[in-house]
Amino acid sequence: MDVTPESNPGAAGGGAAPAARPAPAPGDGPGASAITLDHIRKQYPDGTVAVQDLSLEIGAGELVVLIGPSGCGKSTVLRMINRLIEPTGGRIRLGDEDVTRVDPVRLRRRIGYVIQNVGLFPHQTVRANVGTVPKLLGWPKQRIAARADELLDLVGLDPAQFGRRYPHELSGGQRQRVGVARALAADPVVLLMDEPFSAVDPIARGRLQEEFLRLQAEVRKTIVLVTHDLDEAVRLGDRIAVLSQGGRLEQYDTPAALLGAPATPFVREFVGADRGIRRLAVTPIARTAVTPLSSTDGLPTVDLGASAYDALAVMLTAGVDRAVVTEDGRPVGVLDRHRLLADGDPAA
Ligand SMILES: Nc1ncnc2c1ncn2[C@@H]1O[C@H](COP(=O)(O)OP(=O)(O)OP(=O)(O)O)[C@@H](O)[C@H]1O
Repeated sequence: MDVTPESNPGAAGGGAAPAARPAPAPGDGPGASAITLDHIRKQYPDGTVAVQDLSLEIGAGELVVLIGPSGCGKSTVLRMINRLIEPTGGRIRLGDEDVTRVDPVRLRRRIGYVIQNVGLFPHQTVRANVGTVPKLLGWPKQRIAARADELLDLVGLDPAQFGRRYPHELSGGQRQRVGVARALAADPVVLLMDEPFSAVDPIARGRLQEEFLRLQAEVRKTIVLVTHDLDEAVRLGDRIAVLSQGGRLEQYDTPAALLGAPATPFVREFVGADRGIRRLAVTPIARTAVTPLSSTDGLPTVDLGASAYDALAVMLTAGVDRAVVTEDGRPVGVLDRHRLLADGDPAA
């Protein structure tokens, strides 16, 4: 099965609007490795074929989301990458290294792994939890402590306040951040995340996702993230791989392309009737929809970097059909609701 984006039926470039967030160029991410899944297969000892034959290329520094119905093999795929589950067929490469030839314990120290409910060690402080892998790697104590504090800062937890606490003294969202800090501590080449935000309430979840995007912009790891939540996939993914039973790849695309041009009836049904709305959230304001400034009296403003969804929300809230578009705080033109929708073509 050939699944490179170029050959995939619904791949980006089929007339769909680009994602609001640019995908990283190959080779981005100094400490990141590309991942190649080459015809991987997993048949469990009881005969269940969880993944039949899956091939997928994930670029260095790219955040790829695996999504699909329960039991389609998402977690199995993720765990084959760090060999918590051994594939029964095919090859997995990190950069140009075949992971099946690497000692699995050493492999896992180079791959960060974040799971739902985190799995922090309850009798260790937050600082000790974050320092787990550096300690295993034999780093000197001072370096471990400094790295733990740096990571806590990075995930938005004040080390002075939280470093000495135990996991039960944290909120669910704070525990999740510690889990992310721990996974990043030894500067892994890859980060695997299995439903990392699903155990927290929707508001904390939104905030965690937001901060996670900021973090990823800073560290640029290669990330494979499993989720059930399409909104999360659209929000976080540079590309989304939609899987059906047996780990069959239905489509592998940018969020905007996936929502704009579902490649199969399965994907069309999976992304649902409100895909037009979702797509607006990942569609930037097209410069062609911005006309020269005329009268701007009383119009609301929206930044040129906002999504079409945000622009529409600003207009609907103000009860008007136009908004002034600003760039670096200065007005650069006027956006008309009808042009926005015509150019964004959300229901294409
Ligand atoms: N140890 C095992 N032995 C036998 N079958 C298994 C084993 N682990 C998982 N499976 C089966 O493999 C298939 C894929 O499971 P997997 O956990 O990868 O799916 P998933 O897409 O992550 O599901 P969910 O979204 O519900 O977590 C399922 O049919 C599951 O029952």
